[in-house]
Amino acid sequence: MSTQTVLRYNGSAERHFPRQNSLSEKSGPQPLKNIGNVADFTRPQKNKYTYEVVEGIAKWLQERTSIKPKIGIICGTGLGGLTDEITDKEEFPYTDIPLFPSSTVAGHAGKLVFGRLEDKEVICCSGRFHYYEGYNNYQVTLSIRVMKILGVTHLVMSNAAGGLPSDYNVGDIMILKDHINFIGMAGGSPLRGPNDERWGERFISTTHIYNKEMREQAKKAAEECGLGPYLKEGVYCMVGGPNFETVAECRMLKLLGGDAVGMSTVAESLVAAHSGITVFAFSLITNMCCMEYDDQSPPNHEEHLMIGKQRTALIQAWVRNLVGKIQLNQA
Ligand SMILES: O=P(O)(O)O[C@@H]1C[C@H](O)[C@@H](CO)O1
Ligand SMILES: Nc1nc2[nH]cnc2c(=O)[nH]1
Repeated sequence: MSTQTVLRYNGSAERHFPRQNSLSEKSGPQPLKNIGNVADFTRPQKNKYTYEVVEGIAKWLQERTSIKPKIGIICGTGLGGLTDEITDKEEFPYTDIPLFPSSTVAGHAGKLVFGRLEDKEVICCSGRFHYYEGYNNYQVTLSIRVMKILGVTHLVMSNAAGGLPSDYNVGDIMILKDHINFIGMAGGSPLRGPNDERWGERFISTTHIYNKEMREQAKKAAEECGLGPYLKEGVYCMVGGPNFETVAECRMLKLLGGDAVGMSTVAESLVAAHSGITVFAFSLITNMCCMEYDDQSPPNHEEHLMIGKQRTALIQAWVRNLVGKIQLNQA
């Protein structure tokens, strides 16, 4: 008989999140009559995925691959081709992985790839999940927590973004030095809800969320790969999307200190940092934001995919070089 993990969601929230106070208890909140079996509104919302559920997904994967990744990579627009460079590949379409969301965005392949890059064991998300697709932040960041349980210590992420300062050009690469999390600041943090200490502590500092050592290694790698002239470092603004920004919004983001604006990455960074993963992220500047009303080149997704394709070889060489430089702790 197979010993492989069978992981199914039985549809019952009670199973994963047992109630502490039954509605039928005499003391405490009294039930409303005739409204059926509803959620317990007296308790805060719990994480959609418990630690045990994430462990189950990780175990399901571990039973099917011999790779033990220490480095996680999330391919946004422009980095999808990196999976071609991975050797000893074992691939899992998201649709095959229990409880995994599926990719709905053009240019996001929708598979987990295990293998070797620069002789290091890696796990690569070819395609990510975005808030604007309708996923909540727990779904958006599920892959990060799976990576954590699989043993990942370093994360490399990419995204497509619109450039805000006038000295940025389409095709530039911006290393994230910091971010402004518009969804998070308005209450939509992926760390919202009861905190399971097995992931990390309740209140985390984000002062150094994007690791300085990795940023320096990336700059060195960029010089070695010929990417130096296109390299910038700046502040990424995370907005909900899927619409691109109005002129007034672009002006506001620039005024607030933003250098690029996009629709991803920050939730993943926060969840990774929460659990002690070292984070590095960069943006491919696929368009310049429209700062004037007579601007005749508004952003569009097809153009972003095209810019991604044009830069793909250079970015892949750079990320490979960076992965080669990462110093892994020998556990
Ligand atoms: O996953 P990323 O951040 O690269 O995707 C960005 C945001 C939208 O999905 C799309 C806009 O063109 O690219
Ligand atoms: N929000 C946002 N996301 C992007 N992704 C690529 N370009 C852009 C942009 O201009 N704005």
